[in-house]
Amino acid sequence: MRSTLPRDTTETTRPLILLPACRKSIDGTTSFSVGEKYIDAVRLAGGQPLLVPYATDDELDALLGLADGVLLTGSPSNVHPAHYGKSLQDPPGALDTVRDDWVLPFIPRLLDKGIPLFAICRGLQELNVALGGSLHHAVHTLPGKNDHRTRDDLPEHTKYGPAHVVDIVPGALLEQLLDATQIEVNSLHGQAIDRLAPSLAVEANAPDGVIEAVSCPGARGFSLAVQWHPEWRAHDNPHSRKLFDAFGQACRDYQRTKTQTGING
Ligand SMILES: N[C@@H](CCC(=O)NCCCC(=O)O)C(=O)O
Repeated sequence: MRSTLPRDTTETTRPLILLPACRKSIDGTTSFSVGEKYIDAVRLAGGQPLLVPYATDDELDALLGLADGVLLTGSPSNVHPAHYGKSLQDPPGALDTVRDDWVLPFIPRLLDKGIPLFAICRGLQELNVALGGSLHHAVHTLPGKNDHRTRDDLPEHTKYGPAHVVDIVPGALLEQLLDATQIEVNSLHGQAIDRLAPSLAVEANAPDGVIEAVSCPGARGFSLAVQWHPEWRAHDNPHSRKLFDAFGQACRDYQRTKTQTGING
């Protein structure tokens, strides 16, 4: 559902929130795209979305100077296992090595600057790999683990509907944001965190032990990553609204600090 933007001309400039795009073939043409639900959720958070197709190493500084926040979206593509010391499995699944190659080095740099980060699904997996962790290639094949995937042939409202609960770690950031210790979430992922990156903290787990949310307590700014999809109809989900409200406020705070102290780049 498109959010309607206030047209108040006195509105202050919205914080600029970068969304790295996915490289995929659309009608036979190689394209870079971001799902509309992520863009709508950034607007719901009060941000100005800025889609980034990809960036070369020498462009990262300029992007870091522009960003008041970064949203790492989900994607059907998997992070290439070479980034965490594993080999491609059979079947390898979809890959997006262009996104891997610039987002993985971008993540530690944006965290170092204190730029707020909200990561979703593949975005959580990128965060874990970027900071030295690893992934399970196919969680549903592991003993004692459930199948966290969904079926592509299902209607969208079913695919993104409630799939399982997550237990929230008492006292962690997520519990403070949601004031809840257990919530229902959707689930559209075949991979999951295996080795947790040393600088990440678990925020929530699924009943089968799969890590469903993490944060980076040592980061200077807001950092939260979730394996589920809060951007799906975020406007109608009170838990999702709290997450995007918190992310949006962190981005406004960063924007104001950047303006006041002249931080740029
Ligand atoms: N490929 C990874 C990540 C899965 C993921 O991000 N799913 C969402 C795709 C569609 C959307 O953006 O809503 C895995 O399988 O674990």
